[in-house]
Amino acid sequence: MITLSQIQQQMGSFVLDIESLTLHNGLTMLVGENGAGKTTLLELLATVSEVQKKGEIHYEGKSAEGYNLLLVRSRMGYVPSSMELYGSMTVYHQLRYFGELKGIYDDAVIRKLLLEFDLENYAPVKIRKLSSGIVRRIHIAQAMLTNPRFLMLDEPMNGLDAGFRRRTIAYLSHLAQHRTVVAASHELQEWDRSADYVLWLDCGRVAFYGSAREWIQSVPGEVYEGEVSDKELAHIPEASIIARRTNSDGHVVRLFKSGQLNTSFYKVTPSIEDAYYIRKRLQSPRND
Ligand SMILES: Nc1ncnc2c1ncn2[C@@H]1O[C@H](COP(=O)(O)OP(=O)(O)OP(=O)(O)O)[C@@H](O)[C@H]1O
Repeated sequence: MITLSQIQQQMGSFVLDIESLTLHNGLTMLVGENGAGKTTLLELLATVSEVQKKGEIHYEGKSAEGYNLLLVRSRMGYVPSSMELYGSMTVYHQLRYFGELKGIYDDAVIRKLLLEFDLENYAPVKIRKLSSGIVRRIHIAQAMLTNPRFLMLDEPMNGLDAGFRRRTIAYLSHLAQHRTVVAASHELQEWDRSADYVLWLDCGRVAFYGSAREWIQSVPGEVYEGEVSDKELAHIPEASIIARRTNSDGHVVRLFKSGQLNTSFYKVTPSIEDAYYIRKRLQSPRND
């Protein structure tokens, strides 16, 4: 559990403004549009940047000040949106090197991570020869070296292929049973059924924090899906369409509405992404 109070983090003209927030153990999806403050928050939580003014962050009751800062950092895993690795090192040596910087000298830890992140075959390969997806796996693996109690991830899925994305989400979801895990992502669909909590940052403020179930249930209106012709599609207000794809028979449309629909639409369970989309639409002037 991590608690934040009186955070007023100024970055140029931007301010991350959080009066009070308690992040529970579990997997929290951090959502918000570009520039909403997700990275600013993750860097603060990961102790990469210092808390400004009179703001405070407590990690399981302990503030990250003085000697405690070392303690918090030893229990913190951080995956930034990008990070430099050493091109001339092999995957094994890179992880070993990161481990040694963090005081981990046990080879079994490195071997376990190579296994967990499907990197064994790459262990003797130099970093400069790797694809961006494999490099991303190393970014995530290095954050796990200390078996951290707190894990902050900034767009962890960037560059990962579909199979490994699924596997990583399952891995994080499992880890989060006894840890505070916060992951920022713009790809909301794939976290459905794995996220325990949703934290929505809007222009530097917390617009929502609660369970994923609450996030979905508290959305006004319902979500429907159905197949329509070109003509029918033309009569559906653009602002209510969440997603559409065209097939040989017409268009499969996903939309939100507060009342019954006349056509052959059927009600579906909203996803985390639907709920985000609806909230954004309801606060946008385009919703008329
Ligand atoms: N070092 C800095 N100096 C000045 N402004 C900054 C600095 N770092 C961040 N900002 C500003 O703070 C705001 C929030 O940025 P942040 O990177 O936290 O957003 P984000 O939600 O992570 O965005 P994205 O989804 O694009 O990654 C932006 O307006 C950004 O320009």
